[in-house]
Amino acid sequence: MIKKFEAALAGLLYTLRTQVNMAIHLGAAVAVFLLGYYFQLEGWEWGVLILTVTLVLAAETFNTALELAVNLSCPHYHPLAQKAKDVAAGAVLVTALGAVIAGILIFLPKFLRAF
Ligand SMILES: Nc1ncnc2c1ncn2[C@@H]1O[C@H](COP(=O)(O)OP(=O)(O)OP(=O)(O)O)[C@@H](O)[C@H]1O
Repeated sequence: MIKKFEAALAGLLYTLRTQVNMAIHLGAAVAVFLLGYYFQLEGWEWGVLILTVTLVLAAETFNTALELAVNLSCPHYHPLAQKAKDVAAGAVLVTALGAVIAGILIFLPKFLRAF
């Protein structure tokens, strides 16, 4: 059980070390959480933010796994390999757009009231 947890952690650390996008997502998440602390968000607003951030990070991690699997099975150029990677990247984009929309819906009214 502990071995499986260590393997999962190693996979996560690999993603953090190798994927620039993961660092960008994490940076954005920290900024959003600090903003949430500043505006003293309500419980449900924290819930929405944490869910959307988790979705983006999980999607990026799946995307990394898929890239590795495609590189392993098809190290040369192939239109299907391209499609597979592009579709996985599209999934990350969908979650990131959802997170941006959720962030706007939560923070925009607070910004308008504050400034
Ligand atoms: N084997 C391949 N055959 C055809 N096109 C590929 C192949 N590998 C990658 N591509 C194309 O190049 C793009 C970038 O691929 P790459 O593997 O560098 O992904 P990436 O999202 O930039 O990942 P990383 O952040 O790890 O560099 C893919 O989205 C795909 O369109």
